[in-house]
Amino acid sequence: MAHLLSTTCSLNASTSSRAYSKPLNQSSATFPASFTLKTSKFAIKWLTLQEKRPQRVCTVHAATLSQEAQSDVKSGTHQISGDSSNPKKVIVIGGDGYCGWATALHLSNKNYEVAIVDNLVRRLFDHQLGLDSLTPISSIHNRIRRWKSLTGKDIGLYIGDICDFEFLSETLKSFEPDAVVHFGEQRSAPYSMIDRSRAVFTQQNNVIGTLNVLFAIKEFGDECHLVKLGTMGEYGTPNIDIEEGYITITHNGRTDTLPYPKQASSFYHLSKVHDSHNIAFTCKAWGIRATDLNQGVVYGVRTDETEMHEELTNRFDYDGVFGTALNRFCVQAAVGHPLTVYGKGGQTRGFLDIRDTVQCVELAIANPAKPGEFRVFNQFTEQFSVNELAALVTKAGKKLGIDVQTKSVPNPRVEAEEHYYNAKHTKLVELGLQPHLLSDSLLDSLLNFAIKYKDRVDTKQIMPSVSWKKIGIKPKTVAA
Ligand SMILES: O=c1ccn([C@@H]2O[C@H](COP(=O)(O)OP(=O)(O)O[C@H]3O[C@H](CS(=O)(=O)O)[C@@H](O)[C@H](O)[C@H]3O)[C@@H](O)[C@H]2O)c(=O)[nH]1
Repeated sequence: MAHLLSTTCSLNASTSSRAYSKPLNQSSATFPASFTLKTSKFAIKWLTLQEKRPQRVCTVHAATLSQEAQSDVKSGTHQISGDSSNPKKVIVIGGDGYCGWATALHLSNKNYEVAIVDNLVRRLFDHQLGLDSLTPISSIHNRIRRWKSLTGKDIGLYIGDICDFEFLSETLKSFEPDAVVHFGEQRSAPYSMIDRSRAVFTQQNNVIGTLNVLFAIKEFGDECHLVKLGTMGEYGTPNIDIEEGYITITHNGRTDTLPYPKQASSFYHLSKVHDSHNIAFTCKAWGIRATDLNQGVVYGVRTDETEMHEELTNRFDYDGVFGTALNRFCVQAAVGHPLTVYGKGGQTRGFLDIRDTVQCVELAIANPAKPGEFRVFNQFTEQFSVNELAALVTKAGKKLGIDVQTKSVPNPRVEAEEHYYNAKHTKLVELGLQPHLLSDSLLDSLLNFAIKYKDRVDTKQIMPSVSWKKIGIKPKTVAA
């Protein structure tokens, strides 16, 4: 646990107060105690991007485009697809993150009217933990301006914290979405297991944020469809087949269809379980329409939209806190680091390409749940064990002339390392999902992508640094 977290944040009161039009002391989320953020936890709320505007939240408009960007629009240099006959308005909460950014662009490309809601805290975690994306990423403002310049399409931007109900409700009232896609949660299992304050932050941020979304939909958009990112990790690794959300059980001669048992194995995964219960209850009690997308482990980085310009490039995490298995293995292979298989490596999970994440979300929006319905889709396309992934990356490396080694690392997590795993995943296919399976060519291109950026890799961030068993109450800090 040597290298976690500095105690002072670079975003301090003096730099933030100039840019923000409202004092920031009302938010209800509690940031980990060890982060001394004097303004408030999320000092980025109520950001005024341009000339003074009366609204509390702000949208990036064409008026903010650079001359170069304006001329791109006029010359129409980029063609895009999409059906504009029935534009729907969609809010993407967490639209600056890995899955959220790709999804926001994809929906915009498909002629949905999109607004991103984000507090930019994911970027702050990197600053605090001394981490960085493999890929250089532009600010959210430049990302959106570039998108406008390439496609002529606006993406609205609301900077703020959904744990602040006033901010969230103003946003919903102003944008009036037909659907809310909710990626806006702390999504790393290791992050949630660093120390008590990160565990509390993760659950408070995720559970209260989702609860606020549910209340906001009830009050200001009761027709609005909630598309919520859950996780396959809610189910754990039971010794029976995993169904999609529900299981029919006969017990003492009586039969019922019940929520599938949940056995999450980190405070992060548990936060999603708590969300699922809250959503299920509000669908019943208030008639909310919701889809829980129990997503597996995502890999890849490019989508049709992020490829259009380097300023649209997505983030790519490879560190031991935010990096996920296959993406990490590709970066490890690229820099000649042995692949870090935790324990016996029989851990099996559902995986999907990020191009399928965006497709699945679009399918869920295009085919909304009915009022009062709580749908659960298992969102992955293939199952692999960690050992199988390591073997695939080793083979792909060989083709590129790289000698890839694998090293069994003592497992920092508490999880089954050999187990039965068979999870259903038919509902999204029935809606029309056309999966991008993990072919040799995709692995080659992912590996080549990692090689392209390998000079940016900080090899000190590769080994896991968070132990499930050693989590304690003291805030973890990192030496400079
Ligand atoms: O270097 C590594 C990294 C991971 N693993 C193993 O690979 C499996 C998956 O770990 P991961 O870090 O790729 O993914 P996880 O922590 O489960 O979380 C990720 O995948 C989840 C889907 S799922 O795994 O719950 O299906 C999402 O909910 C999370 O937001 C996302 O960060 C685990 O058994 C882990 O022990 C290794 O063996 N070596």
